[in-house]
Amino acid sequence: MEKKAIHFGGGNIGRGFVAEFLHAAGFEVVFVDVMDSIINSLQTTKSYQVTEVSDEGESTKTITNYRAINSKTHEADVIKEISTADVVTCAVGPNILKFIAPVIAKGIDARKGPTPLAVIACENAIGATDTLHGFIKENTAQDRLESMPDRARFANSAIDRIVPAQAADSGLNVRIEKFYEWAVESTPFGEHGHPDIPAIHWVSNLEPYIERKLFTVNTGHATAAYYGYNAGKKTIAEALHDSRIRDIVRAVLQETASLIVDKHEISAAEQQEYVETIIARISNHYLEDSVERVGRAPMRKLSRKERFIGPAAQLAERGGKFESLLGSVEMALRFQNVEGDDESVELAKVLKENSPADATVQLTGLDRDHPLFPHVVKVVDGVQSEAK
Ligand SMILES: NC(=O)C1=CN([C@@H]2O[C@H](COP(=O)(O)OP(=O)(O)OC[C@H]3O[C@@H](n4cnc5c(N)ncnc54)[C@H](O)[C@@H]3O)[C@@H](O)[C@H]2O)C=CC1
Ligand SMILES: O=P(O)(O)OC[C@H]1O[C@](O)(CO)[C@@H](O)[C@@H]1O
Repeated sequence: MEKKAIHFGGGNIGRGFVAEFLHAAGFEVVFVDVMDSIINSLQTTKSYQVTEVSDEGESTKTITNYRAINSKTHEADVIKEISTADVVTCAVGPNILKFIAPVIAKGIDARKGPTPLAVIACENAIGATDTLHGFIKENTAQDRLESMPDRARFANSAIDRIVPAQAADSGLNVRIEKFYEWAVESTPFGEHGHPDIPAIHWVSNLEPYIERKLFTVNTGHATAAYYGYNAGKKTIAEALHDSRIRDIVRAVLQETASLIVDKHEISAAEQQEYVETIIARISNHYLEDSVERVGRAPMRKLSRKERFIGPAAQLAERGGKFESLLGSVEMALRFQNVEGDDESVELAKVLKENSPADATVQLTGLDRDHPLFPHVVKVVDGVQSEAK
């Protein structure tokens, strides 16, 4: 019986990362999305290309053996597919997980086979699969919760690959960086064993991987984006070719490195090598990655467990240095009213309508007695004063 994976989110990461590696592992991929244009294209196009880009040049792979279902109009079909699938993955955005949970819950509830479904959320967020699992439990009958592990197991993941916004005439094809990392927890599968997906690095403890990735790759990437945006740069590469911004990115990643080295068994030398790799990756001209894409959704990126407040709060609790991270927060606070970015409009509203302390609580989720709180209030106050 052919292995089948249901993937929610036929976007850049869905088509260009997750589906590429599920296809390579011999899975039939069933895309689920709510965007008619993507579903229609996937249903009428029997293959698409993934072009991997690096300093060594380009290589192209052809993806086939996939189908697509619009979960807005064909929910029953999605439920049926999940009830007989081996794997469910998603790359929809952390704030969308609550919307895909109900249909996944119904699909899991309808399963009868001996092997539980493997559920792996592929999002830029710590514990994204746990978050999805929570929403799925909320959409499951009380008397079915205890037996749910017989029908599904949930594994957190850390995915890292840069997929910029694609050129308008790309169709389904995706231009993506060659580098990738995909670490997934192996422990939740227990006696059943994890699915056979060669691209995945299976680990028993994911925390070091996801914190290192989020607080190095995403923190550095978003710092470059926000400083670049405020300096009028168009792309991340352009921002990093400005030595002032590059030095700032390095200073921020020195702060997060001190936390990562202190917290996880990662040596300072190993972390420095990882930092150099990231700076080289995001300086890559080939990707044409815009500052607006990488800075998108500033409210999410300023939130409590995310790429700035997450490490800065831990550093403040440990008596560590976090001044450079505060600079990134300041630049993110200035990412207001950006065309097409609803959260940047909401950010401007929160800053306009609240006191510095109330805005800080709303935006960062910090407790008022947290050691980082007064430092962020000062930054928020400074940004608010500029607008007056
Ligand atoms: N683009 C990148 O370089 C990377 C992105 N990520 C993460 O992957 C996730 C997706 O990112 P992208 O692919 O860049 O975004 P994207 O916007 O290209 O794709 C998201 C897809 O989810 C779909 N979607 C929205 N609501 C849905 C729903 N209710 N049901 C099914 N599908 C729905 C959208 O229609 C879209 O096709 C995000 O969490 C992002 O942080 C992680 C690593 C790298
Ligand atoms: O996808 P998010 O969480 O908006 O973050 C933006 C960018 O961060 C990265 O995951 C890595 O920095 C990008 O590839 C991603 O698109």
